[in-house]
Amino acid sequence: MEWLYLVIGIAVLGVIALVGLVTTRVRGSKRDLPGASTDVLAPPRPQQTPPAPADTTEAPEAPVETPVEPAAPTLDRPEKASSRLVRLRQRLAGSNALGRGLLGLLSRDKLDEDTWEAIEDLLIGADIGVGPTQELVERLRERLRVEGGAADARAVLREELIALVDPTMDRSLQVSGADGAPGVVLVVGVNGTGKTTTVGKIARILVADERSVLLAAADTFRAAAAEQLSTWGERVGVEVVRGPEGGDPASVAFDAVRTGIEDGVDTVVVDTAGRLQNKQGLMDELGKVKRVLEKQLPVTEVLLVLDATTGQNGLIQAKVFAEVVDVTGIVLTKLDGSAKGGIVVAVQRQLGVPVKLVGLGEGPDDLAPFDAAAFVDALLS
Ligand SMILES: Nc1nc2c(ncn2[C@@H]2O[C@H](COP(=O)(O)OP(=O)(O)OP(=O)(O)O)[C@@H](O)[C@H]2O)c(=O)[nH]1
Repeated sequence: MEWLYLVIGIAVLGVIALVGLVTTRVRGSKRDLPGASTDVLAPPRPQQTPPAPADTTEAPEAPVETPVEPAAPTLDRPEKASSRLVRLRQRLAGSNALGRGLLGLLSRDKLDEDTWEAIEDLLIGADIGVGPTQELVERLRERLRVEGGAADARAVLREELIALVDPTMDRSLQVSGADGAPGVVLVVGVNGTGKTTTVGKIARILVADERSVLLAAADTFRAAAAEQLSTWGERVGVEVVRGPEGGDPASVAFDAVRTGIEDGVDTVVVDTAGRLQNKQGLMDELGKVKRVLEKQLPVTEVLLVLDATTGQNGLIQAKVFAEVVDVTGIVLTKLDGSAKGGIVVAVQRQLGVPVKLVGLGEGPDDLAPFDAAAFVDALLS
C-alpha cells in the first residue's frame, strides 16, 4: 500500500511541475512581442525623439515687450523768425518792379526833367505817398548832382530808400510783461485784412522762439474765427480761450488773461473783431476790450493789421483805429500780392509807428519781422 501512495504523490508533483512550466513559457512569449499592448484602442505612442545635444551657444534673448504709449499729437515746428524775410524776399516780386524801374531811370545818361517826373510817377504809383516821394526825389537829385559821374546810382538809391523806410525805428515786438507777468498783445484791424491768420502766425513766431503762448478768440462776431484760431493753436500746441458765439469779446479777453496769469504763460495774444457797423461801435468795443484787459495787466503791444493791397483805403482804416487804441506797431499783410511796397513808408508816416511784421503769403510761416535794409535790398534785387 505504501508504494501506491508514493506513486500518486510523485504523479501529482509531476503534473504541478508541468503546469508551472507551460504558464511561464506563455507569459515569456507575450512579453517578447513587438508593440504588445494591453489596450489596442490606445493611440500609438508618439515617437520619442532623442534629446538634443546640449547647445553650447547662448540662446538669443526673447525680445522685451515695451508697453505701447499712445501716439502724441505731432506738432509743427515753426520756422525761426530771423530767417524768414530772406526766404520770402522773392515774394516781393511785384514790388521789385519798382526797384528795377527806378534803377533803369536813374541809370540813364541824362537825368532830365522828364526822367525825374517818371521817377516821381513810379514812386507815387507804388503808394509811397506824395510827401515822401518829393523828399526822396529831392535827395536823389541833390546827391547825384553833387557826386556827379562818380556816383553809383544804385548805391545812392539804396541808401536813400533805407533812410526813407527809417532803420532807426524800434521794430521789436513787446511780448513780455513786467516782473515775469505775461505780455499782452492786442491785434486789431478790419475784417478780411488777415487778422486771425496773423494772430495764428504770431503764435508760431513766439513758439519758434520757445515762448509759451495763449490765444484769445475775442472775435465773437464771426463764429468761424474762433474755429480758425483753434486750428492754428492746435498745430503748435497752443491753447485757445473761446467764448460763446456773439458773446462779449471783452469777457473772452479777460478770461484769457486770467488763464494766462494762472498758467504762467509768456504771452497772451488777443484776436478781435473788425466787422462793425460804424466807427462808434468799433470805438466802444475795442475801447472796452482794452480797458478790461488792463484791469489785470498792461497791454504791451497793440498791432494794427493792414492789407497792403488796399492802398489809400488802408491808410484811412489806420487813422480810425489809431483814434480808438494806441497802435504801437503795424502788420502789413498780403505784401506778396502787391506791387505797392511803398505803403510801408506811407503808413509809418501817417501813424508815426513802425511796420513790425509783413505778411508775404498764405503759408503758416509766411509772416516775417520787418527790416528796412532787407526790404530795400529785396526791392532792388
Ligand atoms: N497772400 C496772402 N494772403 C494772406 C496773408 N495774410 C492773410 N492772408 C489771407 O487773407 C484771408 C483773410 O484772412 P483772415 O485771417 O480770415 O482775415 P480776418 O481779418 O481775420 O477776418 P475776420 O476774422 O473776418 O475779421 C485768408 O485767406 C488768409 O489766408 C498774406 O500775407 N498774404
